[in-house]
Amino acid sequence: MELAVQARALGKRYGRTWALQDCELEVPAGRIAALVGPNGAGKTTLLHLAVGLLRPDAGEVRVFGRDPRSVLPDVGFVAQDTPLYRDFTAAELVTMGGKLNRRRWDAALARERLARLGIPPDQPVGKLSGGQRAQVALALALAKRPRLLLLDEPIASLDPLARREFMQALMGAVAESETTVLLSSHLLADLERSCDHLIVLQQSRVQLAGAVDELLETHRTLVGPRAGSESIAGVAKVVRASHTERQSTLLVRRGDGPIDPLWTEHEVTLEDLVLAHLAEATETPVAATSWGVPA
Ligand SMILES: Nc1ncnc2c1ncn2[C@@H]1O[C@H](COP(=O)(O)OP(=O)(O)OP(=O)(O)O)[C@@H](O)[C@H]1O
Repeated sequence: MELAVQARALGKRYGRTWALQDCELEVPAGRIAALVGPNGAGKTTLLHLAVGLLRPDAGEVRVFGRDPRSVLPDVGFVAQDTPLYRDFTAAELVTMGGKLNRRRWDAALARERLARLGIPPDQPVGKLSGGQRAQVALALALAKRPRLLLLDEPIASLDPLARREFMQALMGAVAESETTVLLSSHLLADLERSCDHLIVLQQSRVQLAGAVDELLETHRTLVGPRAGSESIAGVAKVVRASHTERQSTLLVRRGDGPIDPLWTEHEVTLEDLVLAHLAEATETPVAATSWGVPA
């Protein structure tokens, strides 16, 4: 299995604060991987390490087995605020991209995509809406025909229809050219339809990672009589529990064998899974303690 991104004990700190710590990660080639986690979890830091904009303070990150800076021609990156030269038109940016990426540049792909989305070719991109600018940035990144595409919150500024279109275009790009995508986002429902790999970051650490179908298969929501701390047959771990007076609802990781029939089993959604794992890790909100407020 070829790995597009691999991190081993990867860490990055700003001053004395670790933005990313002990990060162990493997993104197999050909996947659309979602990088999720609360604000400040370390998503942008991880993407910047993978594209060589930052150097690790601990461990290492490899892209297709190599130092990120040595594979830049094969990597497309769209930063969080979609920085584009605002005085240039979209058409000029497509032409400029061709001059900067002489090895491989599919200008026709970018033009066709921007035309289909109704993006005016002759207006400075600074005068386009935030969502339109995000579409221009994606079209330019796809024109590079990258083996790995890193996107930092690409759909945050898009309307629901544009979000769906954007994710479908990504899936198309992956299917056509075997591009691997690693994208950060807070919009879990949009990711569920299109991402096949998940990485959850929380407070600078990887909280959960793996193939989405395996993660969904190995987790269940159980509803049953109010539970104490006793173990349940067929359950390896209770990730999150909530209780009413008579009933408990548990999000669990399955173990070996069937689950105790006393419990009703339900499949989990990606959103259930992520929120349960994030809640599990947030016992003491860091911000509250450092504000001098009781947690
Ligand atoms: N240039 C910097 N200088 C100092 N601290 C930084 C810097 N960039 C990020 N950090 C800190 O590193 C941590 C991780 O930040 P990062 O931007 O990677 O998080 P994120 O998950 O991308 O957040 P968001 O969802 O808000 O974009 C945060 O605590 C942040 O305050």
